[in-house]
Amino acid sequence: MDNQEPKHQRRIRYKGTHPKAFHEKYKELQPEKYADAVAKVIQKGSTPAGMHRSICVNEILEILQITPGQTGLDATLGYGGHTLEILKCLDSKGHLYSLDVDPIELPRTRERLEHLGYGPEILTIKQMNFSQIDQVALETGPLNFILADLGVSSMQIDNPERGFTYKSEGPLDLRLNPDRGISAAQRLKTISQEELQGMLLENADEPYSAEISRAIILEFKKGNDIVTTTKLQQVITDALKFIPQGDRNDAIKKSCQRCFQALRIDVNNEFEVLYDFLEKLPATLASGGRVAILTFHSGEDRLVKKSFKHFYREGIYREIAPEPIRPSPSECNSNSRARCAKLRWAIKS
Ligand SMILES: C[S@@+](CC[C@H](N)C(=O)[O-])C[C@H]1O[C@@H](n2cnc3c(N)ncnc32)[C@H](O)[C@@H]1O
Repeated sequence: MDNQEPKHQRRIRYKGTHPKAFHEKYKELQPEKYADAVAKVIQKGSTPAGMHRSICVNEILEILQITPGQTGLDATLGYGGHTLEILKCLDSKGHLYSLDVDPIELPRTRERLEHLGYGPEILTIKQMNFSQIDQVALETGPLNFILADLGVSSMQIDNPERGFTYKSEGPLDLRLNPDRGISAAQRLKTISQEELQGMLLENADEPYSAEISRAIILEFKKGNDIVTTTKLQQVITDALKFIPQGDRNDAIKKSCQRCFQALRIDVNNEFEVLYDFLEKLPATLASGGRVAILTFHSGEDRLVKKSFKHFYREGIYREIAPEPIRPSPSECNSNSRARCAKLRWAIKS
């Protein structure tokens, strides 16, 4: 008889059906491999993880009236959706320059576009802030068209490591370029209650700016840090406990969205860079050149509207959008991120 105990076998580590890491989580992150999964997600009105669905594509192309041989700029490359449509209009003639500040997504988009056959002979991609459009224009010469699709891409929002959303645990960063400036967590550490309240009001019209800024500063006074997205969400949730129960959850969700937006605008100096861009725009456009700008909140839209009106009155723009164009109801239904978009345009004299 063999008395020997069976040799202990090490259990094979089982990953489980619920992958933990973002990159393991969604089939959509490999769109080539899981085309059906991607199509299903889009059909449900959502954006597949790791992708961005471009907004108002037809409306933008109608405004820009791109013809082969022209030179233009996509100031916000993102996933490259608009860039790709513009390249199709150029039909291998002319040149497109595309910018983005994001050092993480930009190489991925460049590779994707190169795979589709758009290399440096037709497309120049630069990691640059669009506030430096005057420097880009030194290389491009007068531009026939310019597009800016402001804000963040779905890939940036969906990646918890970037900290753009309270919906998933991650570092409270919110920088479009994490190599520059300070994170939202560092910013909160040094800000006064008064300044924070002003930031929440100015950048996001937050109705509970007083309560939330008081709660955040109190948290630091207690010796606690706020370095993750979920910790900030918790502080906001606790600060709004006084709201009657029936309305509370919805109010908390909206305040979280607005507070994250306010912080993002602040750490990326979004109003300042947009102002610089708008000021430098006319000088970079050729005569008859067209610009289209897609905004996602009232603060951005106000700046664009004011600048277009100002240069129109000065005779620098010969025509501007009388009213902002909104995405069609069917686009809003199929892509919830389109709902708050406003599109304005101008044509240089
Ligand atoms: C809404 S996404 C653009 C999506 C793109 N139009 C598409 O179709 O895929 C906005 C992009 O602009 C970039 N961005 C935001 N502010 C910028 C700035 N000041 N300079 C350059 N890029 C900026 C963001 O990093 C993000 O990738």
